[in-house]
Amino acid sequence: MSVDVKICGLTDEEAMDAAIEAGADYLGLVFFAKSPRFVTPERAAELTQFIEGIGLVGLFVDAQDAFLDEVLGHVRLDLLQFHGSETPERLDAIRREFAVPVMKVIAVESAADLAQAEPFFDVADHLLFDAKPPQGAVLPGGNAASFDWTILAGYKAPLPWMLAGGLTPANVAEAIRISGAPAVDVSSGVESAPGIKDAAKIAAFIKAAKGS
Ligand SMILES: O=C(O)c1ccccc1NCC(=O)[C@H](O)[C@H](O)COP(=O)(O)O
Repeated sequence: MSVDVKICGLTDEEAMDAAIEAGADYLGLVFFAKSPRFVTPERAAELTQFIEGIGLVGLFVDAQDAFLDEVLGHVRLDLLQFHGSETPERLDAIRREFAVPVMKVIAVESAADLAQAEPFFDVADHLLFDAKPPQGAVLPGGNAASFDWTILAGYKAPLPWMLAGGLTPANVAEAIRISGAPAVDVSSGVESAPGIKDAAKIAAFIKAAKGS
């Protein structure tokens, strides 16, 4: 079965086109002001105006309702990704209020961290397992940090899940083989510099992931 691919942190039309042309299943936009990949709601509206038939994912970190409302007033999002310290109660409230599917990010360092996912089984539509941010990191994700993929081998969840963290065109096939991930997410590994996506790396990543 083909693995789904999300390309996250897109900031320009060229990279959006490259991801679509290469067969991405999801395009991710970062709505976190401290990120080098941040896009304003207005810019997100421009970037997505002609996009159809591909999942648009908005990434948020402990966002307030007013900001979610502002973003959703500008851009149609198919999935809201939460990369902060959102509780299951908060996710449930967001899903009810905005009626858009939600994905909770679980930060993983050891096998014990998988238990953090369980309280979200009933309130999230997707899970994303990402590496814990390195000490002193400014961002809670998008750090090119990976974790031991064997932790996820044989993992069963009652909802769809993705693997992220330090994936690259060179390691994604191995990461899928070891973890059994049905979907993968990448940002840094397809960039030439933070926030600058590289079309050739995007194509190579998607080819490697889908050919695995
Ligand atoms: O990308 C960011 O700048 C970012 C900021 C705040 C929270 C999360 C962020 N990125 C998350 C991702 O792009 C992915 O979901 C994932 O962490 C993979 O990142 P990477 O290791 O860079 O491939």
